[in-house]
Amino acid sequence: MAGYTPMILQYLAIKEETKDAFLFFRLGDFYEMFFEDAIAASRELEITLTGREGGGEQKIPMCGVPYHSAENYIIRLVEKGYKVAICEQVEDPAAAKGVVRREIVRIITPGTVMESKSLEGKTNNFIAAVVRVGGMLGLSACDLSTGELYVTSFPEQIEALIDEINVYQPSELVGDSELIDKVQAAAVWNRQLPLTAREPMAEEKLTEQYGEAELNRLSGARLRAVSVLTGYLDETQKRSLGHVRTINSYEPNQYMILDHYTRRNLELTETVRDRNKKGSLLWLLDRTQTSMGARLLRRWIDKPLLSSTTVNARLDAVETLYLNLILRDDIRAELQPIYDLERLVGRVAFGNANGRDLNALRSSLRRIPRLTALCEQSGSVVLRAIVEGTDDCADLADLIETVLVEEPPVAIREGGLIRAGYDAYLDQLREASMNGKKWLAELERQEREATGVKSLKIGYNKVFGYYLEVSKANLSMLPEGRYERKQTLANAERFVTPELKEKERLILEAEDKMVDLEYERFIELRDHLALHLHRLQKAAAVIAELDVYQSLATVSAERRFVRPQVSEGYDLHIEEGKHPVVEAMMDGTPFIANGTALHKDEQWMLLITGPNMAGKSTYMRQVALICIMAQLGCFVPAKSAAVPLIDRIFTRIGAADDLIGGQSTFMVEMKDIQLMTEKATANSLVIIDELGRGTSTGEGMAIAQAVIEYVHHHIGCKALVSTHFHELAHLEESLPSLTNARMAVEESGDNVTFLRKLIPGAASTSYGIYCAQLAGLPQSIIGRAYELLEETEKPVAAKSGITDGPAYNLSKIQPDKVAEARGIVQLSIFDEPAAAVEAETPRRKANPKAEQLAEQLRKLDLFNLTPMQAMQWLNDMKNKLND
Ligand SMILES: Nc1ncnc2c1ncn2[C@@H]1O[C@H](COP(=O)(O)OP(=O)(O)OP(=O)(O)O)[C@@H](O)[C@H]1O
Repeated sequence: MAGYTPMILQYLAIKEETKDAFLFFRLGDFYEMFFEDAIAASRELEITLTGREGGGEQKIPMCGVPYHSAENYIIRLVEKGYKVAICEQVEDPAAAKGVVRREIVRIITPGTVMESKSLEGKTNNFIAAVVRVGGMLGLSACDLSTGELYVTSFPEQIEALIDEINVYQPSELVGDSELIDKVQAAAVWNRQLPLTAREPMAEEKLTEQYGEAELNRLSGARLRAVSVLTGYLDETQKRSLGHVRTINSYEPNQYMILDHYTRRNLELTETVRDRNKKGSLLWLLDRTQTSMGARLLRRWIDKPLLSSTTVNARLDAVETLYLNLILRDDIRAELQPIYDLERLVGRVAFGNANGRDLNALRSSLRRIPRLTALCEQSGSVVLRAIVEGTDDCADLADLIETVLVEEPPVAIREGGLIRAGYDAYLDQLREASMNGKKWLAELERQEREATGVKSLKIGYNKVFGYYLEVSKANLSMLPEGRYERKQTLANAERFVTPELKEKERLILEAEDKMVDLEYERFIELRDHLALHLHRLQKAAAVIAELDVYQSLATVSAERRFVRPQVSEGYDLHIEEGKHPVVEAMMDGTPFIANGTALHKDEQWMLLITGPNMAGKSTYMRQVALICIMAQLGCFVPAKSAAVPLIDRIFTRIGAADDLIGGQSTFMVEMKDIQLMTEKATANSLVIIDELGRGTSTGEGMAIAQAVIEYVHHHIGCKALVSTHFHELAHLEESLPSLTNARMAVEESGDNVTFLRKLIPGAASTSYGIYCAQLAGLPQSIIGRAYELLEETEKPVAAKSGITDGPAYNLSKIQPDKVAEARGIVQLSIFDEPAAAVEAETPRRKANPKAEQLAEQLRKLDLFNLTPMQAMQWLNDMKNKLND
């Protein structure tokens, strides 16, 4: 340290306070960075790295950005997952003795950024805190830009915590250091997530933020979670957060539980393949007009309800708007011009709202009376209840209108904000400045006349103030001694007169005062609004709710969804159900509807066999989506639907899930199944696609059977299981509540047509080789595979008594079954004899090499192979055969 200049010593002392952030150190018109910060920032921001003498033996690495364009650089760093501490000069350099005093005024972090472009969108930006108290885990999440704050807690289990964290998809995590480490080790984030260990904040300060009443409702882990989070916000923002006052505390079991994989597999808010909103349930349902509405809709999708009363209340509201097209259109039209009130309120609270923001607030508030009137006059009890007692904040809108001009500038320190007539003194100053300008115009006219120089003009610049300018060519026309020379340019001379200087002083003084006064009045207005944040937030919440109802109603009406009967019972009955998103994404081809009937006293487990690509996954997902849609309060894609409250959905669909996490597909599958066996209740819905496929056929089938039996005997929940092991069809015999079903196909010649229809009974083949053929594998392989399959399947078919004829005889599905396939099939009225298969059949051992090849071919996951990998595989196989 020895030898550094006082300023560098000051820098180092401040840097100690915030080691994990880039320190933007204000030096005059620049923010400078030094040492490692400078090296890293120059790399990340692609700015020049220089050096500065700082008293040490070597030059200190340094780089900087101009303060007026710093925001872009800060945001770039924050969006990359870094923190940035802003250090300002906090005393007037002229008055300072020694080094100017500097302090960190704010730390901008990914979870607390208020200025990012990403906040202009319709999604939340959450920061979350995780804590542990006794055997309980607490989680709180806050979106600083909107002021939302949630908190919950549950018995210690790291997976449950990670699932809940994933609901918020936070961009930053703080909390108890040990727990953070555990979360980090157990979770796979698909983005950089800065983690910071933090202690709770002082009780006194916490009470100051929320008030005693709000805090008294919390205890243990929840209180600590809120405290840790608020402490971090306080420490980084260093200002009062007037818009974060309401704590939404909830029980996890108020909502359907959806683990991370289930959310992903069902593509609730983004697609699995490219993480796009398009193609997700959110994309389909989002016809919201406002950003608040869009965020609320997403929350509803993330958290389907578990109370039939609340679900039905939501459905009532949706139904009203569903049935009343004119009302719906009127409401949509009123909502459309409403700005993001929550974020505007956030900016008011934060002290960075400008004139345009306040006008946006005003014009949005002006819509409320008409919106409430529409609901009140609708004759609907539900809609009336939603808007009952809504405060339209007219006084605030009026005030903004009185104070601000119609089109204020972006800047708030350069005047031009305040309406004439609002402040008498301001009006006087304006008058003075106007008069001054008129006087200048008059002076210009007089001087032109007196001198005869027509091009003489009065101008202004910051250094010399007002001046008279005469071009070089006309200088000779000026009478001697008339003006005082001030500045010489290439083609002209500039002059002043004592009179002009006197007037200039008056004009500039008036302008300075005007700008200051306008700023003062603006801040007064903003501070006044800041006293009413809670009212504004309540109004925003009503708008958001109405917006979600109209969105759900609009989609439901356009897509002809029906109102589900939601009840506390067990039975699930869907007539002509569809997958809403697959249907919406299809171009022209009709989506084939399929029914579902899972009844407590009949059958509630479905074992679905059928070829690849036949539509098994789509069908199973559609059942889950219909349940989720019903429980969030939306109409559903079906002819009719009676949906019980599902407490949790488990899905195990598709492979290649956790490749980043380094776990094998099979291991992930088994872990999911383990979680299901532990957590599923009779009211859950279990969906397992291709159970047991990641291991050897024998073991896979054995595990599949054992899992199915376990769900049947010990859990008793509704379950849809698809499998390639058509040999498992015999389970129907021994498990009274399990029924076989299959996806119908029509064969003609060499072609197989998928009818996408779920029909009773078990399939006799997976058509895996047919799919391989479709994928373009050489005919020699295909032919050989059929041959091998026939050899291995013969004994199975003979023993199993499968009714569809021998495997791969590609026998036609009987005409009556196809007819049935095209009609509505009620699974509860299945009358087909079940296909029975005895336990594992011994394989013929005639040609072990061929059998091995057939086995590998069977396991080959064509849909997850690149053409190059397929070529490689073929080559390997050929070599093996030639060996
Ligand atoms: N009911 C339906 N009506 C129309 N098209 C459908 C239907 N169900 C599925 N499809 C279409 O078939 C494609 C394949 O469906 P899906 O992925 O569900 O098949 P699968 O039987 O699960 O196949 P695999 O076993 O290979 O995963 C879907 O992408 C969709 O385009």
